[in-house]
Amino acid sequence: MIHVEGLTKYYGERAAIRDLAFDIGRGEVVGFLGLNGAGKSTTLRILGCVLLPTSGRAVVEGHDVVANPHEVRQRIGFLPDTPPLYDEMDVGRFLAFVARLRGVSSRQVAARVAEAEEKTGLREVDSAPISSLSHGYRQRVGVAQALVHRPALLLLDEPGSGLDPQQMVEMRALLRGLRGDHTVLVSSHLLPEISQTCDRLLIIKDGELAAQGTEEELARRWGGSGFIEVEVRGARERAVGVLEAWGRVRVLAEAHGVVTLQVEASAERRPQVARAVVDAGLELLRLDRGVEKLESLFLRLTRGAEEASP
Ligand SMILES: Nc1ncnc2c1ncn2[C@@H]1O[C@H](COP(=O)(O)OP(=O)(O)OP(=O)(O)O)[C@@H](O)[C@H]1O
Repeated sequence: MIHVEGLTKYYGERAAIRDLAFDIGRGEVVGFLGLNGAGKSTTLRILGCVLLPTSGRAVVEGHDVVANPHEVRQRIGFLPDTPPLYDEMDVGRFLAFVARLRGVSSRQVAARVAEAEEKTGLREVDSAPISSLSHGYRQRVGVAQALVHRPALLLLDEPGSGLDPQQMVEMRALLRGLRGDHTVLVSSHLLPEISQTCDRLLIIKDGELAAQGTEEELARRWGGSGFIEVEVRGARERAVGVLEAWGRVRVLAEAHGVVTLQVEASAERRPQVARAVVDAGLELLRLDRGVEKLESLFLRLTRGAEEASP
């Protein structure tokens, strides 16, 4: 669906993105994650044919964004970082206007607008002026204008930007609802927004791809070896004392007499740690390789290890 290779964009002397390469298959919902200024918007704008790359290639369904932008535009829906909304128009009228602009035949416009409003939860505000909407609803209109012509590919630049927690929950549900009908590339600097909605993550740092894979793959590849999780019955202090011989210890949970601890030690050490726990007379319920939480993994991949210690 998307093929990107060697994609580079310079603003003057400065490279906003450098040598990006990735593929996205049809139907995938992919999260594009990076801190502010990492290069997400630049990449999405190139895929959305509103910005030319300095070098490299980006291909959408076989069409090159530089050589065939017209073909590409027919297949994509784009929500830029600032949604292009006309404040003085009603929601329904605005979506109808966008649908016509994108080549939907007049016969089909009403049905497409209804469909887009249904998907984005805008039914009840169909005749409200856009200027009267809350930020959460405005973001939804931004998503609706991107999908009203039923594009195969949706490029969404920070649809969760500025949303409060409740609006964020609703936006996540909206994004989940797009699965099946569209291939989606959605950017964010907010990990929870992405980790719960996407099949796969592309992590960008300083304009370069730092990592890609499913949440599980990333955790295994980048963070799987540094922790051991231990569950024992009772005796919290004694458990901490025993584990401290192997590394820094954190108590993760304590409930119904069961203590869950995490020790910063290589997973290779599991047999020795298990023996030490049992030898200390503790009742060992579970011991396994701890998987680093995506949050700290993300910080490590985007900022560097020293800033992301728990
Ligand atoms: N028009 C421009 N002229 C000069 N530099 C730019 C321009 N647009 C972006 N940049 C720079 O390019 C880099 C990447 O910006 P980009 O907007 O792609 O990042 P981003 O990951 O989308 O971040 P944000 O979430 O803040 O938009 C940043 O250092 C930014 O300052």
